[in-house]
Amino acid sequence: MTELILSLDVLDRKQAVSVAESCAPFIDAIKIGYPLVLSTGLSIVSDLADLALPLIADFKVADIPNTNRLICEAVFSAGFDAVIAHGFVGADAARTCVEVAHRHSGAAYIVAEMSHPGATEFFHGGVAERIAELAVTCRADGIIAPATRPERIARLREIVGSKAIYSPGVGAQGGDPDEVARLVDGIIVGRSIYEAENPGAEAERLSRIRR
Ligand SMILES: O=C1C[C@H](C(=O)O)N([C@@H]2O[C@H](COP(=O)(O)O)[C@@H](O)[C@H]2O)C(=O)N1
Repeated sequence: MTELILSLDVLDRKQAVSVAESCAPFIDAIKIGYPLVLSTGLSIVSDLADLALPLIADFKVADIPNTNRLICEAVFSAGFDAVIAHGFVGADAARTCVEVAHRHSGAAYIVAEMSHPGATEFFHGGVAERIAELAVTCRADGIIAPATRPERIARLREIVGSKAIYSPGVGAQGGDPDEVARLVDGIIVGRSIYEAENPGAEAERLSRIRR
């Protein structure tokens, strides 16, 4: 079953809780990034705890190993279940995120290729493939790959095999959920849900798109 991950990129605590509560029956996890955390602080984790949904810290961790370690320790101590880190920083730094995640019985996902137009400037030409290979050697739990480029997902799947592929870029960025859902383990959806007139209804509609 293709998971549906809500990307809760709102700036208001009450709105975040309201959207999350309305979507909860239809989603498999919530991804929380800098927009919400910088607005509410890490206490948003406690605000969402009653939903009993996995919380993914999308902090694009991309520093030296020791700093990555400190960030990931704070992430899992705050109650997150998973972290998203960059792989372009090299195996030592990426592996640190994986090791901390696994020490906390959590997961670490490595960004192999991004979904926005500018990503082609640096993630193509074999770079994303190298990052996907790095994710495998670092024992990451999966990768992030662009819903805006299904052909790239297929190529990265050849490298990561059965590891999870979670894919952002559906809806607002132009990715087609029907096309992508059969290629990946989960689609990550933000604006199409939280900007909808009825976020819960949109989440329910998207949840019916399962491979
Ligand atoms: O390549 C990537 C990496 C990154 C991620 O998921 O790691 N995201 C995030 O996924 C969400 C898509 O939101 P919306 O476009 O549905 O509103 C946002 O939180 C983005 O920051 C991407 O969009 N593309």
